[in-house]
Amino acid sequence: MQNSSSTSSLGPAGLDLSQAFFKPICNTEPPSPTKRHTKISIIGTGNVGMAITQTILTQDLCDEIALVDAKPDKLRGEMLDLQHGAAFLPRTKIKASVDYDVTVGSDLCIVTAGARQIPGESRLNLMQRNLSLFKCIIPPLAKYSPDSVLLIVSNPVDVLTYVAWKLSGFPSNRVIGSGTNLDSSRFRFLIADHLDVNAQDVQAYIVGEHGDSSVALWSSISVGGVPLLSLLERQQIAYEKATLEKIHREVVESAYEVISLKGYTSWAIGYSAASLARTILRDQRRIHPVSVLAKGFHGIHDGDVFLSLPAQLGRSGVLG
Ligand SMILES: NC(=O)C1=CN([C@@H]2O[C@H](COP(=O)(O)OP(=O)(O)OC[C@H]3O[C@@H](n4cnc5c(N)ncnc54)[C@H](O)[C@@H]3O)[C@@H](O)[C@H]2O)C=CC1
Ligand SMILES: CC(=O)C(=O)O
Repeated sequence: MQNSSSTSSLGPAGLDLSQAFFKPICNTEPPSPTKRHTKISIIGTGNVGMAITQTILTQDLCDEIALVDAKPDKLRGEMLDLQHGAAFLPRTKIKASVDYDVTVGSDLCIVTAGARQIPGESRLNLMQRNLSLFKCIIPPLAKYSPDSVLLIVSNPVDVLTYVAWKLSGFPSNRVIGSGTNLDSSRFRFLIADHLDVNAQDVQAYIVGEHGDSSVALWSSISVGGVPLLSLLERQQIAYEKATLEKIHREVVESAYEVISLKGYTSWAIGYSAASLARTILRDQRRIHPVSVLAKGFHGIHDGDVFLSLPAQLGRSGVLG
């Protein structure tokens, strides 16, 4: 017997379409009316910007992505190439423009624009070139998305995160550098590879500068919850400490090696930045080693600097 609610499912030929294959039969919960539209803007559609965009798209982290670059043809080409994959992707709308109004209302702005190192060149050498670009990039981002979180990736990332903080006028909790999230991932991979375990079971942090003077927190290393150093000390495996130091040197040299081999680094920073986007937009409150304001730092230069420390992140950036 037909009940009243399924009467409207009868097709023109009297077929009961309520039984047809396209009727949703599971997971029928309607979308929550309070679910926010989430938008990420990515500035710079070079190797790094596109690796981040691609990872964000495949991980379904937002409803809309706005791309900005100074080269209109390259920008439109990248946008079209991604849009043509829409049938295989969850749902994200992709827009692109050389004008910053396309970024309006972003929740997260990721800045990857700028010069990159040539083989053997230090990140710090990029400072002057990228500082002048930031003066054109950060003010319009802050204007169009005054409530967003800024995630800086361009190098030298710690100094440019400080610059972005000053140029944006944002509170420091909403200005973050990708910092040593990438170095820590390299560290975890190399330790895992050495011990032949899964990198996800290795907890380890690199802090300080994303670059040549980074610091390995030896005491933070644990594998499957077992603190590695105390285990080595108990077993008096001194040579392992030398191995760990060698691993840290490899971390520092990683970018130089990849750049000398393929010209740039892209995939690992793509995963690294997407992991930060996920934590921030989904308010996951996870702890990442990222470049944050270290107020009143006492070092070679006393004062406010940005450097990487383990920080808890969520919807409002660095959680207090
Ligand atoms: N923090 C980290 O862990 C990492 C940082 N990087 C840094 O990311 C930056 C980008 O590297 P790649 O993508 O390999 O370089 P790339 O040369 O492939 O791309 C840079 C893009 O920036 C665009 N651009 C230049 N000026 C611009 C402006 N005023 N406005 C908008 N777009 C502009 C260029 O047109 C180009 O498409 C470099 O500074 C690099 O050192 C790279 C890897 C890891
Ligand atoms: C280029 C760079 O900063 C990196 O791959 O670590």
